[in-house]
Amino acid sequence: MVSNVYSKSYINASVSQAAQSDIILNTRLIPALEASTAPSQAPHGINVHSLFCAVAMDFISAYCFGIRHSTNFIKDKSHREHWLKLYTTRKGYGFFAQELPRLSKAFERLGLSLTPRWVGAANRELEAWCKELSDAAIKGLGESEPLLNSADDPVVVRSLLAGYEKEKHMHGQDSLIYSTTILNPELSVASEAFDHVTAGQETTGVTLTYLSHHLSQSLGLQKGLREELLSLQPNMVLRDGMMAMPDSQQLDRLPNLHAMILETVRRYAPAGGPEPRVVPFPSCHIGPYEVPGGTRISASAYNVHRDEQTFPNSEQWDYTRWLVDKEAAQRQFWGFSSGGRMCLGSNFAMHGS
Ligand code: HEM
Repeated sequence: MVSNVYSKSYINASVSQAAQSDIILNTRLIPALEASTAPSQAPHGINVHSLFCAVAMDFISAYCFGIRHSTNFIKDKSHREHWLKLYTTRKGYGFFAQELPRLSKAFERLGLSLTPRWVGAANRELEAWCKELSDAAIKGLGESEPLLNSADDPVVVRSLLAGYEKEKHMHGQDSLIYSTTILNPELSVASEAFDHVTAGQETTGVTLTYLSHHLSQSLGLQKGLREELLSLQPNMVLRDGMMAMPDSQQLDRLPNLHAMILETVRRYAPAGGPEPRVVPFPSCHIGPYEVPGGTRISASAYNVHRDEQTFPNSEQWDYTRWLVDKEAAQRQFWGFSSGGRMCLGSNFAMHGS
């Protein structure tokens, strides 16, 4: 229903996405990076992991809700840190809700919880936060005033609502999503958007952190990447502290930049698995094995990316492996998974990175 707005062609052509990037990069990230070089920052520098998670969240939430109703985690550090704390509190406690949902619900009905109470409290606070942003975006769309700025367009929310309307019109009460989504559009939009912001912020933040670590270790890498970026028209040189937004299609074609991001996702696999799937009936073949239908199987991108035959010296971060003879590597690259459950935001992640 929403995959269209995450396609590469849509993102590259989106005026709203370009306007949002302009605001986020020019009025938030560049000033934050410049401020980090001030003598008062020495010797601590900045926590780039936290900053890059903020960058990812600002980009994704702006695309979902429009810039007006999105986060400003780059600047609002205390809100960002509070959010990240809630997010990390839940880590390691997903087992019961994900693997034994019925048992978890049964315990809930008895007033008991299989996970610590603070995990539930963090989930409720994060969900309420996302519902608030989502409701504000929906309300804004309902107002008759034209958008002040294309950056205010809540691209994902608008697309979801249009999809629900289309489904209602086509199938009415016979729709499979009638009793859930169509009767509760606001809650459904918030729930879907919650998936996007939580799935995208840490994965993208981790990728940018490792990538900047490798760049920080090598002046040669920085020089090569800089030369490539300077070949863009318009290029990304700062003029009076601002840069012109590069052409998305040209950016997409830069070989070194592309290779460095792919290699970072390969080497560190920010969503490393396991990625469970259920074998369809009656059975399927995986390599030499026939696996019966209904069996739950899983694989991990982290391990798939360590196949020495396809990725020699797999522990080594070497972006040049994506510049030559890359066909086998591309076939085995699984950083965004594959099939029906593959990453919805893979193009957005590549573009944002
Ligand atoms: C470098 C960054 C990213 C990486 C490595 C990554 C990786 C992945 C992987 C491996 C999955 C599949 C999980 C599974 O099969 O169980 C996934 C799912 C997903 N990703 Fe990403 N992701 C990234 C960024 C993003 C961004 C920026 C967004 C949103 C804008 C996003 C939205 C989603 C969603 C909604 C799903 C769930 C899809 C579904 O289950 O139908 N991801 N991601």
